[in-house]
Amino acid sequence: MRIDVVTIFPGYLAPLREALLGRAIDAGLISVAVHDLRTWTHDVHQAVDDAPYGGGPGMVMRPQVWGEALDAVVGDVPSGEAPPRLIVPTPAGRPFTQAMAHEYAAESRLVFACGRYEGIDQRVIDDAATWMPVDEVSIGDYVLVGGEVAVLAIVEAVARLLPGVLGNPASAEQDSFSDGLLEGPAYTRPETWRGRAVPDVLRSGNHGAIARWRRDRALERTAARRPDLLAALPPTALDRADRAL
Ligand SMILES: N#Cc1c(-c2ccc3ccn(Cc4ccc(CN5CCOCC5)cc4)c3c2)n[nH]c1N
Repeated sequence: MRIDVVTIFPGYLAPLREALLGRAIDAGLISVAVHDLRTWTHDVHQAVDDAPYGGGPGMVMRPQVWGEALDAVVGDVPSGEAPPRLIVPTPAGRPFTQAMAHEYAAESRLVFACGRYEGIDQRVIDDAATWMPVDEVSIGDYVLVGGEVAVLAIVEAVARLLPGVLGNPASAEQDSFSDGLLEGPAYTRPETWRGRAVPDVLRSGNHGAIARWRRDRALERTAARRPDLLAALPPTALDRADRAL
């Protein structure tokens, strides 16, 4: 997968080259190019923002600069080749979900536009949508200062799903949300720590009982913390033992 990120703070994306993602890049599973938006300014101040039409707080990012940047970064898409998907983090975006991470993991190329200030002139998104798929997404119901943190989160969520990136592929297959529930508590050695013992069932070697216990803890936790996920489960998702909990 090829990933391009356009930002006025390229250094913010440095963590993409660390740890698991860094190893995936070194292994050639992913290529990441970070581009400084100011490359496509032509004035001495390298201005990327201006006052909002209609008034209001803050500044808006200028369409000319973004238009030239995306034209250059996306480049000419060879005929017959699918254009990349443009992902634009924004507080007003569609909630980013694990299902979307799987969708994006199937793409051969993703381009991320990191806004700052009060966001990017809407015409940039509208123009881009005439020649590539564009998703305006949000990583949560809280307000950040720009799109870079969201890109780090989205890229990590997507990259870990790519074959060969995770050491243990089963980990992604057993993700939280993959069965619609939050995962339950996890434990490792020592057996007792500060007077707290690991639940006996996990040391019993009875795999059926362990699976049941884990499912029960996942159902309890989901009901307590994300009742919306429980309500969204199809009726067939809960078996008789689940309902007896
Ligand atoms: N993903 C994601 C995000 C972001 C995110 C993503 C991208 C950018 C680019 C600029 N910002 C700052 C910003 C702050 C506030 C506002 C709202 N204003 C709109 C106009 O009225 C006043 C209020 C807009 C933009 C961003 C924030 N925040 N939270 C998420 N889950």
